[in-house]
Parts: sequence; structure tokens; C-alpha cells
Amino acid sequence: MTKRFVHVAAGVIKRPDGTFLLASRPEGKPMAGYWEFPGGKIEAGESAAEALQRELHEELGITMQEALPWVTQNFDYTHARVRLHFFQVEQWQGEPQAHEGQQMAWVSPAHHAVEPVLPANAAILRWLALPDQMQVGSAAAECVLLSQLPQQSQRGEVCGVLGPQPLQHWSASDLMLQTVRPAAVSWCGAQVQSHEQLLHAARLGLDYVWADDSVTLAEIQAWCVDGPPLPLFASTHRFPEGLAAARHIGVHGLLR
Ligand SMILES: Nc1nc2c([nH]c(=O)n2[C@@H]2O[C@H](COP(=O)(O)OP(=O)(O)OP(=O)(O)O)[C@@H](O)[C@H]2O)c(=O)[nH]1
Ligand SMILES: [Mg+2]
Repeated sequence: MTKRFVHVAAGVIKRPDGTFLLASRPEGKPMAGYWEFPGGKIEAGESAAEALQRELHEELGITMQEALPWVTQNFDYTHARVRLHFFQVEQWQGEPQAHEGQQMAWVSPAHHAVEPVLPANAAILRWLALPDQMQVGSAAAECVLLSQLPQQSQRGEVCGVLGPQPLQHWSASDLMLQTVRPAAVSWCGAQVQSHEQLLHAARLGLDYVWADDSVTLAEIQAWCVDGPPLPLFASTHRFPEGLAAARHIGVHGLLR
């Protein structure tokens, strides 16, 4: 018999300097001592955002003011089969406090020096280093990544993570010829024009997809309804109102 999904809402609580909060799972819970994003199970009748609001209040004593939907991940543990709905939380009231005896740490995308983290979160931690604005060169292989963080030092840090490392960016047709993610590259993403291509990119374990100019706003919205399975970039001109409007519906960032 197939196990049913336990739906979970988890929050990447992010400060303006780009650091985010991890917490250790308290004694008595499955996988106690593992580090996770604060959050918990979605209860009957709750939306994922409502569950996150409740959990952040219970676990940390903070009042979430806005949650940006981001990505959704499935994972099979021996104790449960989970579907994790991740949000980015950048506005809240109160100072996070450990209400359940958990340890807490503010970490950065480049250095999250806490171990062990829940296995379902490995990709999530990598993806948090992705900038929210990218630019692709004319040749498919030469992909230039730009960060648009406000301060110079952070810009340097994020580019330092991505810049010198080998990056593979596939066209949509090349993507569909692939059966495995290449081992020798640190970052791997692809252009997509259909939901089928997006799912293929997720199966390969890629780091991002870019919904190119042929993808309509309605399609992007549909792909985001349940959270895309990996960070989704949209074309800049699909969102003339800017990045904030794109992030509001679950798009990770913009690409030009
Ligand atoms: N909160 C949270 N749970 C995660 C993450 N990653 C991940 O695999 N999980 C899994 O999702 C499930 C979340 O359940 P939980 O134990 O936090 O739920 P909860 O806060 O409602 O606790 P409770 O059931 O004791 O009241 C666990 O199976 C946990 O292993 C994550 O980053 N944050
Ligand atoms: Mg929890």
C-alpha cells in the first residue's frame, strides 16, 4: 500500500543580510537533533500559509506578516512520506525564541555550519544560494549569473558562490535528451517551455528552470499553484511590475 503524504509547511525565515534561521528538531520527535526550517504539519482545514503562521508562532513565538510561496519537495522517510511546502518569510514581528527546547542558528547560503540537516533539505540549502536575477549569454553554455542583493558585500558573496563554479544551462530541447545530471558541474539548470519539461528537470535534480518567453503568465501561475518542484525563473518582461510581483506567486527570480 502506498503511504499517503503528510503535508508540511516550512519557512525560510530570512533577514535582510541574507542569513536565514535553522532549528534543531527537539528531543522526542522523529529525527531529533537534525536541523530543519521551522514549521510543521498542515492540519485539516488549514492552507499551507495558515499552518506556517501557526507553527512559527508555536515554535518561535513570532508573528509572520507575509509568506512568499517558493518550492515544494516530496521525501520518503521511514517514519513518514512528506510533501514539504516551502515559503520565504522576510517580514515578521517579534524575535524568534526557542519555544520547544530546540537549538537555533542564523546561517548563510554559503556557510550553514550546522549538522546534520534533514536529508530532504539538502537541495533547499543549495537553492538558497541562487540569486534572484540571472542573465543568460547568447551561447547556451555561457551562462552569466547576476545577483541583485542590495549591498556590495552580499553581491560579492553570492557571485563568489556561483561565479567560479562550472555551470550547465541547457536549452529546452537539450534538456529532454538528458537522462542524468552531469557530475562535473556545480550548478545545472535549463530553459523550459512546458510543464512536462519542468517535471523532467526536477527528475534530473536540476537547480533551476527558466520559463522562457513562450510560456504565458497563466501557465506560470498554474505551475506555481502547488509550488514548483525546483526554483522557477521567469522572463523579466512577463513581470513588468518587477521581481516582487513574481515572487508573490512563487517565482524564484527573473531572467533576462
Ligand atoms: N518543519 C520541518 N519539517 C521538515 C523539514 N524537512 C523535512 O523533511 N521535514 C519533515 O516534515 C515533518 C514535519 O513534521 P514536524 O515534526 O515538524 O511537525 P510538527 O511541528 O507539526 O510537530 P508535531 O507533529 O510534533 O506537532 C517531519 O517528518 C520532518 O522530518 C523542514 O525543513 N522543516
Ligand atoms: Mg515542527
